[in-house]
Amino acid sequence: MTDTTLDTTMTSARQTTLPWKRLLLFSVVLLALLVVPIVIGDQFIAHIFVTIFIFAGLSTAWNIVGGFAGQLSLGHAIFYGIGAYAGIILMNAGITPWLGMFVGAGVAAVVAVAISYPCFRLRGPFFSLATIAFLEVFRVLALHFRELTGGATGLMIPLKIGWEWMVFRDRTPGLLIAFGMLLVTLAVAWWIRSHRLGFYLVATRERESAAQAAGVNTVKVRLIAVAASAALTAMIGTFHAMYLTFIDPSSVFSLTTSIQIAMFALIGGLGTIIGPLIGAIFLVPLSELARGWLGAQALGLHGFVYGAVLVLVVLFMPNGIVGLTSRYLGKSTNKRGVQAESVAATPRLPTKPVIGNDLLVAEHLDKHFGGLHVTRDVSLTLKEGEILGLIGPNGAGKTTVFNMLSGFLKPSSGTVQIRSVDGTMMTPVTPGDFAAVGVGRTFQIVQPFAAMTVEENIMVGAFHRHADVREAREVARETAFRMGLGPWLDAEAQGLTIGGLKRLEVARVMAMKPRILLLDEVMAGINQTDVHRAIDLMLSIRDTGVSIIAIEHVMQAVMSLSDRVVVLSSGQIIAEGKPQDVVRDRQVIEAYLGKDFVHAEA
Ligand SMILES: Nc1ncnc2c1ncn2[C@@H]1O[C@H](COP(=O)(O)OP(=O)(O)OP(=O)(O)O)[C@@H](O)[C@H]1O
Repeated sequence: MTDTTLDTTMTSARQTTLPWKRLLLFSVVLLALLVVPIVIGDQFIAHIFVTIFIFAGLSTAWNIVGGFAGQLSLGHAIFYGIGAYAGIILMNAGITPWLGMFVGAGVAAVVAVAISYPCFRLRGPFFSLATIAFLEVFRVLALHFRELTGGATGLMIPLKIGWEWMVFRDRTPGLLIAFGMLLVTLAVAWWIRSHRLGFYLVATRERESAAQAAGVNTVKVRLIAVAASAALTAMIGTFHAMYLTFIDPSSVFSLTTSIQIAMFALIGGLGTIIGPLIGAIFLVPLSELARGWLGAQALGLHGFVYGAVLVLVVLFMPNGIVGLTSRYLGKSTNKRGVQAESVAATPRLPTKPVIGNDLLVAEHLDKHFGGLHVTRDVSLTLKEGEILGLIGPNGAGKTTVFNMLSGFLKPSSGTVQIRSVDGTMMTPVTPGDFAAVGVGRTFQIVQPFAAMTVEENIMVGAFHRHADVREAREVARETAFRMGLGPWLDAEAQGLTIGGLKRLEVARVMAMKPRILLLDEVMAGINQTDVHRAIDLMLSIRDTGVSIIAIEHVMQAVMSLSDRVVVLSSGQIIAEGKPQDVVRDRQVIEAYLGKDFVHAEA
């Protein structure tokens, strides 16, 4: 067995055994959470456990948007409120809450998509503020539509007891329902995180543009996440209303509830499956006990103690309880300063592919940024089987051209056409359209998904052609070994050196199996030996039928790689041709070295 196969086998073994052990432990903890209150049989203890299950469920649902997708919503009480009102309003109309909860879930999902779509354009605190504003709108609406919601007086559930109405005298059935809802929410969150959607959400959170370049429709995946999260939140909201027996606008559409939901995930471990549950197990009893013990001592003292504990946790456990325990148990896979292996020497095919038809045709590309005219009338073509070098001094407009060739910038005028597999010329618009017709790109400033492992980073690219996780993992591993990243499959991307990160960029895009590869200075910052190997790698990629446009400052690479070179200067093409002709061109020398040098030479 070679070292490489050994390493792959060991990694697979690690990945198949560890989750089962964790799953078993997790199941035991969950079962204990259900059994303990039933065995104790005390009403107050049962109430605390019901509250833990409800808030753990709400926080797990929130975490799909706030943790996986990184959209810190403080408006989740909207969906909780919709579920609560839907349950009671329909119950008053004689409809069981078991049905009402699905109606609430549907309404919440539609509302979530409608309000999130405009809000996703906002970043960081602006997004959170917008969600708070919507929450306030819903509170005011609930106060206004009195006939439906009871206005400020609120709504009381009708006195109907039994499983059909989700209302019980004893706490045990409520405990079972709340536990069941928590299990469903955990299962949905786990399913999302371990499938393509979850990878796409985390990639979108980490680097939206890199995710788009990998063919991810970042708006669509976040809308799916928010709809799922809102539906689950509403369903729990319905049950909670039945449990509390009374709701009013300020108690359900409440910022405090929204903050609490988010807080459990933040304290437990943002973006992890079990973090929100751990946060709720830790904080719900603390809050209830502080209220019980300290509430009578002095007004607001329990709130102060609760707040102080939160501040301490945030200060000393920035990655939550899950992050802290992983650190102490030494489970962190982050290997900082990881020096990736050299790119494996790549066997070349004996024959070079023949240069074929035009594959990419860009015509008259102009780009203005306000008054700045960055590119003027740039027209270029890339043929099948060709490597085209795009060179020019700093600030010439090369990256701007790349952005237009991959949908990241819309040209002020001019067109970009790509020949599809069936031979028709397509005019893609968005980065997703370009990825769909087979254009893959890297970025000059590397854009790794920092919190993901090397393997997961490459899997995001592989998902473009393989929706199945196992297939995508296989493609990612194969690509990683080819790029010399095999030993670091489990390392977090943020631990790689600059050379490793550059390779990771190429590996991610290669896993997409592109037909056209746009490489933006992939050799910058790597050593001489690796430059040779990278040149070989690119030639071998080209030999497999991928056409390449490479922006490069390393002239040795430009000369030995390129079939043709296009030279940009001040946004215009000043020369085009074979590399050896272009480097002798007087205009090109002048653009790089200045008029004085050319005159002195003459
Ligand atoms: N979004 C933007 N807004 C305003 N100006 C921009 C923007 N993007 C690029 N520019 C300007 O356009 C010009 C060309 O930039 P570009 O990055 O395309 O050049 P480049 O040839 O890739 O340079 P380098 O080799 O240094 O990467 C620069 O003057 C840059 O400041």
